Amino acid sequence: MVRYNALKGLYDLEKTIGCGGFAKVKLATHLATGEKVAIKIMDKQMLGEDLRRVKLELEALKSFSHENICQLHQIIETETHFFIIMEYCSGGELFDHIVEKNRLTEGESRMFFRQIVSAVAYLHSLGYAHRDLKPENVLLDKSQNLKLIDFGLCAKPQGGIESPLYTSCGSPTYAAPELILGQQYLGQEVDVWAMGVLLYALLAGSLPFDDLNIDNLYRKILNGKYEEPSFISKDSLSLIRSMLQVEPSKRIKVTELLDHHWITLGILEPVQYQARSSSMYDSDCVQIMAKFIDIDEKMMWNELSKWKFDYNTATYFLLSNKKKRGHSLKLN
Ligand SMILES: CN(C)C[C@H]1CC[C@H](N2C(=O)N(C)Cc3cnc4ccc(-c5cc(Cl)c(O)c(Cl)c5)nc4c32)CC1
Repeated sequence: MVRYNALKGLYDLEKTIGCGGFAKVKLATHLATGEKVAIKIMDKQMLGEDLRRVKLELEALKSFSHENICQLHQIIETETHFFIIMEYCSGGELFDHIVEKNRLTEGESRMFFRQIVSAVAYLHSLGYAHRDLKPENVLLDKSQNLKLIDFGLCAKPQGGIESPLYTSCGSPTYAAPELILGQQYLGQEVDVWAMGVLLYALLAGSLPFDDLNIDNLYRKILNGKYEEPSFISKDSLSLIRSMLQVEPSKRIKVTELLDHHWITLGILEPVQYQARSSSMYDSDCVQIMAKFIDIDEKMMWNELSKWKFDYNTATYFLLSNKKKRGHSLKLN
């Protein structure tokens, strides 16, 4: 097991839980609380021009605070490595969950899809587009809450979310027609298309556009025709159709999804997408942390409210998670 000095005394590294391109993601334990975290480790030498993408993702992650977006806890940068410490999602990938159950019922799909709409609406409200939405980038935590991950491709166009983007990116299977054609496109319209593919995958247990031959796959996407299985309800099919519109301007807007009748069926509540109240002050956690290093609570909160994403930030997040789960609050 490679030992990293930067993590000594702070985190205990455990097994590798995945590899993504230029990064390795490992399970680890945050020593002060004993809570599990995921640490994305990147070797700077191997990054090359991807360094820009990493900086992008870090800036994005630092500004996100939402129930359905994987929470950043701490960033450690050394001469040779980046360590990105994040919330551990023990429920694995949504993709595996769908495969395991073959396909989900309309009710289950609605509960998951509402969380995706909430996360994407939140991203767009901050001027970001994800641009690589796919089941592999949607994880589950232990209580089946969805967590969006992998913001390496997310964009915050200078001119705001309405200004066109050019770089074609993301996986072809979920890529919108305008992306494939290399045309100018709006990040939020591309995200809506990918959400349509995601909703189809939840309800059908298969992909609307799939082909081993990339040219056939492109033709199918540009054609915008896909199979409508008989077991999917008319309501569901019409929502999917409104998202999988080849012409971007004809596609439903994320804001129209928030209170769409399929989304609110049986729930009657529109989707809320505001930032979570975690930036609220949790005095129990602050008191425990202050006592632990023998400073007063005000000093501690003064320090924490700078959101430095240092070990204190991680401890505060993990302690408040522990409290939310009703566990005893103590620091080691
Ligand atoms: C295929 N990808 C390019 C990488 C893959 C690496 C493992 C990861 N994972 C898994 O695949 N489990 C099955 C376990 C797991 C548990 N918790 C996680 C918490 C965070 C992340 C995460 C990973 C990356 Cl690359 C990020 O950018 C962010 Cl913001 C977050 N991945 C986690 C993760 C999923 C993605």
